[in-house]
Amino acid sequence: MTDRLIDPSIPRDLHAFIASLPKAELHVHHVGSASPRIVSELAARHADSKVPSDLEALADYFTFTDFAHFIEVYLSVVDLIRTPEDVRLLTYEVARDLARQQVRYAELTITPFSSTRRGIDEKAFMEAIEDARKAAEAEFGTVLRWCFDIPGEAGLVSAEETARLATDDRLRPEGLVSFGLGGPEIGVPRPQFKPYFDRAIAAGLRSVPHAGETTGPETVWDALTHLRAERIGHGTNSFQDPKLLAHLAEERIPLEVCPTSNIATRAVRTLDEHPIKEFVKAGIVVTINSDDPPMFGTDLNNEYAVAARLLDLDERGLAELAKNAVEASFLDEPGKSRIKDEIDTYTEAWLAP
Ligand SMILES: Nc1ncnc2c1ncn2[C@@H]1O[C@H](CCC(=O)c2cccc(C(=O)O)c2)[C@@H](O)[C@H]1O
Ligand SMILES: [Zn+2]
Repeated sequence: MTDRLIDPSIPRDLHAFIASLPKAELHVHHVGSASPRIVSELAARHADSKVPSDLEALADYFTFTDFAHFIEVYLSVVDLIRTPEDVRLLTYEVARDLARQQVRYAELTITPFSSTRRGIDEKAFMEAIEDARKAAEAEFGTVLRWCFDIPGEAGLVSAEETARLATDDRLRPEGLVSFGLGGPEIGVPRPQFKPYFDRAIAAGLRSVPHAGETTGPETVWDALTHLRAERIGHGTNSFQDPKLLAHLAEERIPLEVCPTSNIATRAVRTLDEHPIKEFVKAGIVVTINSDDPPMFGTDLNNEYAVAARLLDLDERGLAELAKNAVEASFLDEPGKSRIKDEIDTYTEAWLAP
């Protein structure tokens, strides 16, 4: 973690505890994880792009006026990924960054439609991500799994294409575990995606749409009812509906909370106004995630530090939060037990006199 990310209001040794705490990351986007170094390398390679290659200019470029502006900038980075080798490099480097933060397991959200429609061959795309996944697991010990998401605003063509890529046995990558829906929510009603989620679920994939990030609790209800969501991406505005909070708690539907993202995209005004406390109070399973870390000037460790401050957590509280993510993941039971045991052993050793 860089000093820029050290929150002075929480003790330094808690930062150190977080940095070495074994973790799982459930909500992080593939392209949105491209580090400034990778973005600037790709921008320099593709000189026709409007993305700056200078690191300082990049920080400015990643300052967003609202969610629509964020998506516009995001798509300009998508435009930099043009070959299967770009895809492989990005995936492998993202795994390296996760491993450095002691992330043992990550479900990476990938939008294959954005790459195939830009002309990357679909088979070569799948091979690139799988090749990087296997290399990363062997070299860094970080296990990666994929969530393929529909970029909702790109319409039902993108839904059809994403469902096809996720369910065709000749293409579907081994690491694929779930099916999602991302992008803007305003003007993109969730129920229209039901047939595509039905197909994905029938093919054994788990349902993890974004909902309630930029629209209200009714979008979260839609995601639950029509898309049979098993976890909710963000779910931020659920706090406006006490019945929804009770339902999420009772059904043990985890929320993938990404605090800094919500500030960067202006979905929430300030961290102190973030509803994470309400979620915990309501008994909801809260998981902490980073979404598009370099674009939001954060990383998963910093998100845990933010959570420690907002929820007033000590080491044991942070360990419980880390175990929530493992439990809410789509890892098999032996895999979950292994990481949870590692978290417990690490925490007890840290706290031993
Ligand atoms: N916080 C977030 N909340 C929601 N989504 C987020 C977030 N962060 C990253 N995303 C990603 O942004 C993509 C959006 C892509 C999109 O809208 C679009 C529209 C039209 C054409 C094309 C194209 O490729 O041609 C793409 C989503 O699929 C998702 O994976
Ligand atoms: Zn997201």
